[in-house]
Amino acid sequence: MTPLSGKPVVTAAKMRAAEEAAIADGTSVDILMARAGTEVAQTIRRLASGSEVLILCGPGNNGGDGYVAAAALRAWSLPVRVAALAPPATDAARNACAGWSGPVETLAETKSAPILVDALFGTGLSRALDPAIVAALRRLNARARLSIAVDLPSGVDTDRGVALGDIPAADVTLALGAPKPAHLLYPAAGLCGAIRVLDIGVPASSDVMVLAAPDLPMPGPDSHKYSRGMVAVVGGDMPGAAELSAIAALRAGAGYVLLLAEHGALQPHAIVRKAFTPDALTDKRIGALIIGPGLGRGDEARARLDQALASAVPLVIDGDALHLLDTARLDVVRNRAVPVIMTPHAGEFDALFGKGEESKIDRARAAALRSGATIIFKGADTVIASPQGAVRVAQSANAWLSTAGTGDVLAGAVGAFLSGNANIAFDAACAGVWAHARAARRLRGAFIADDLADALTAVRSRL
Ligand SMILES: NC(=O)C1=CN([C@@H]2O[C@H](COP(=O)(O)OP(=O)(O)OC[C@H]3O[C@@H](n4cnc5c(N)ncnc54)[C@H](OP(=O)(O)O)[C@@H]3O)[C@@H](O)[C@H]2O)[C@@H](O)CC1
Ligand SMILES: Nc1ncnc2c1ncn2[C@@H]1O[C@H](COP(=O)(O)OP(=O)(O)O)[C@@H](O)[C@H]1O
Ligand SMILES: [K+]
Repeated sequence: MTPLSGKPVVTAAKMRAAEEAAIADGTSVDILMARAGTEVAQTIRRLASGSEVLILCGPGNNGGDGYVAAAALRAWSLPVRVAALAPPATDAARNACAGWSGPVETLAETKSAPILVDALFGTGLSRALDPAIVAALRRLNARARLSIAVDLPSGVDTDRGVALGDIPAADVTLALGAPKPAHLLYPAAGLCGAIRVLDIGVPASSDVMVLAAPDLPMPGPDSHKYSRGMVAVVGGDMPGAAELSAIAALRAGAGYVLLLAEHGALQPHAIVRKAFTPDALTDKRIGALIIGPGLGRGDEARARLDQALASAVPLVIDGDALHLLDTARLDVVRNRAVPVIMTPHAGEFDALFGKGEESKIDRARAAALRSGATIIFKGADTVIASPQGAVRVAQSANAWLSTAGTGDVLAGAVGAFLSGNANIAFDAACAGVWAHARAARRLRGAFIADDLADALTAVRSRL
């Protein structure tokens, strides 16, 4: 069992291809299933602590894993029953079923047990679950003390991260070989409970990975405020939002933060304040310019956005500035010689790039390709996509982030990392999302955006 951080995120097709490659290399599907089922059984044994286990087996190889696990638990003299939805339909599942020497009950009639193991469907789910299956799952799930899903909770679409039916949530999901999009993307991720990846000896790779801790540079004897990165924040109608971005940029490690605003608070004194003028954007020391938090949507806001787009400074475009990006301005973004990072939440994303049925990963990747910008598609399952096709998916940090101003803090953190090294905008975006999430996790319970910005200091200093 290993944590998700840094793992490749593998679609159903990629997982099948990895499985086929392993088979072509001489490892039979029966051996793969034996490994998967045995790993599953070992985890169940630890979690069940002697309580009776009921394993629900489907017709495919997910069900096959279930039969192997049942046989292993029985061989260890642990109490285990099996209920099947239908007879096994693949050779490997038939062989696995033959290895189970106990009775096979029916899903409709089986009695509940304290430990429920769902091995009905995994990556092979092809359509919505029959309501009778959902009803049986819900009944058994409600009476179980602990429910464990093998690979995926049955009924979730592996790649899109949606549920095909009103299925119950598992307490633990054992991802076989690699996490799949559904383990990270909501709403499916919310049905997985705690996720553990089990190694089944099938190497999988992907340009989509779970966001991992970045390697953050620390200041040394040669550092000075400008070498640490200078961030400018363009102010506008709502001073508080730009202030939050400016504070977050400082606390995330920028050496110098310039707030280009006509009015606002006086503290912290470490922020340098000046009225906005187009000339201010020509300062060559500015490593990143944040525009959008509290900008407003009037003529002055539009003019400031156009001046920012025309400047030679790397940009973080957030909030109101995203609303002002029409097709012509998106063309300007695409043709810019210096990087742009955009940070839309779902509403802003739909307005900019259109709604879609594809997965959040695919939508973010397509938006990055189309705009030439690094996209941070926010939410509990934030997805970061580069125009070159690299994608990182962040695990949910803390639902208390759903409060006004936390997006302004994210823009500030991203700006700080971009100002330090604008060559790799994607890395800056990843570092910003990671630091923001880590700060939110440190705060644990409820907090406000100001607390979140302050918490970045400890995250940045690796406390
Ligand atoms: N990848 C690896 O390396 C390894 C993978 N392994 C395991 O294999 C799993 C994938 O197995 P899989 O491909 O056989 O698919 P699975 O999820 O069992 O379901 C397919 C069956 O369900 C049926 N069916 C589908 N939807 C349905 C519905 N709504 N309602 C009713 N029926 C429905 C479908 O029938 P059909 O669509 O053809 O009608 C077919 O019979 C994977 O998750 C992992 O656990 C390990 O064993 C070894 C290493
Ligand atoms: N339920 C949630 N769980 C985890 N993170 C969330 C949740 N809701 C929002 N967030 C995060 O909080 C931030 C909110 O940003 P945004 O919607 O732009 O808010 P604002 O514009 O008020 O600052 C984003 O980083 C988003 O990923
Ligand atoms: K399952």
